[in-house]
Amino acid sequence: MAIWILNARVVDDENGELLTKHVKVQDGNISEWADGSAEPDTAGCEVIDASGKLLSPGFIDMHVHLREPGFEYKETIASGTRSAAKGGFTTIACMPNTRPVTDTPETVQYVLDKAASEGVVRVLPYAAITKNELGRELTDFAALKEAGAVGFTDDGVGVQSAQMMKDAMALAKSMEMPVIAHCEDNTLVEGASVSEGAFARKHGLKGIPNESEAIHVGRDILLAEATGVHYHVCHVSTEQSVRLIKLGKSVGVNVTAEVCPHHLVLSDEDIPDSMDANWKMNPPLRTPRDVEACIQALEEGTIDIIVTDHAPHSAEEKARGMERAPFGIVGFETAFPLLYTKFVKTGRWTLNFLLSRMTKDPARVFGLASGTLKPGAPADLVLIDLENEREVNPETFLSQGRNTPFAGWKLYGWPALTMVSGKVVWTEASGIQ
Ligand SMILES: NC(=O)N[C@@H](CC(=O)O)C(=O)O
Ligand SMILES: [Zn+2]
Ligand SMILES: [Zn+2]
Repeated sequence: MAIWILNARVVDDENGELLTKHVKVQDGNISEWADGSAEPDTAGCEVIDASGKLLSPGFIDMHVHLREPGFEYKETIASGTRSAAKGGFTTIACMPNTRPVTDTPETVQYVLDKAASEGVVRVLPYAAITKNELGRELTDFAALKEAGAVGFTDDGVGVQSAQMMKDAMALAKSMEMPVIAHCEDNTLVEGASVSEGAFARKHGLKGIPNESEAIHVGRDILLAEATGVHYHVCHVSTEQSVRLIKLGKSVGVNVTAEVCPHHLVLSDEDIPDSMDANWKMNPPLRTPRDVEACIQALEEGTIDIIVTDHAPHSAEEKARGMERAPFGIVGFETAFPLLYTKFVKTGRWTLNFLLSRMTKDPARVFGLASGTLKPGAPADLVLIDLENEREVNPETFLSQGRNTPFAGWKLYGWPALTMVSGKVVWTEASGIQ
């Protein structure tokens, strides 16, 4: 049955104004738009009243951890995609640092099959660059692409050997696939859990220096120039990385980059003295100067897109303290409210800017058909309540992970309904459909 979504608020592409519109969804796609003043014929159609709600293309998150197979105690494809839907995400690309590592066509197929049978949003699997992410031997790129992998990455660890990375890039280029890099030089970070900065000094902790990230960014941009591959930098967190990406872009290297909400709203100076490991993630929270550099890089287009790096861990793991707990925080269910409240409500960004960086920009960078609500596009969309303030309560997360530093934050911009391919998958009123 066709669906009419009536009286939605949409951002005008040209001047950024909010307009009232009706939109028809048919056969899983956007079929027709009507002005708010019109009265569309809804006979025989299902009707969704979107009065007062913002309508956006569903968010696209090109960096997430769903933990399945192997770490189902942290998250599953079922729980992770439900959490994504609640956060307004309709397409998510999952990292291969599972157990086994997603380094064979069989494991890619396993993820795709699970996503089809138990997932509620679109799942795009990445495959590993090296077998078991050990950095020693390349995986079978052709077979992994054939199985449905959308890119190659050893996220969780940096590829330490420049020759290995160059070989990976040359091979990926030959099949027009992107290489997505977690940038980290192990020799500079051993045993460190937080950034080099005020917090590390105060607590006498070894710090992770900015160069550990930026050295890989610089190296890889040179290798991307030599090989011509599409090279995408994961979770940029330093001023130095920003500088190098800007330089790479300026000389025509095919480099793109992503940044996470936590690296835009938190610095190491915000970490509580309690040493709560919900503030521990990789890359770590950096200095306020790095935070500002990342914000400006996103604003000027040096950084292309926003991703969550949703990285759930169990409560027991996160209770081990700052030095022993694993790196990572969950992200789906706070991403949009955080950025809307901190950057749009404060007047620094337009709503259009934020939505673009979470929808049409990731679609452009990774060549996806979604990220737009033009007629003919998949009906992947989210309705958002911009009016009501609510507190972040990890107990209500659909993710199995509760590891967030944002508990208790009062935010605006909460999703109310998420639709994937014309099907309502989650609503604020009734939960998962
Ligand atoms: N970001 C993190 O802090 N952790 C990620 C790994 C990663 O993204 O590098 C994880 O898998 O837990
Ligand atoms: Zn990473
Ligand atoms: Zn990650």
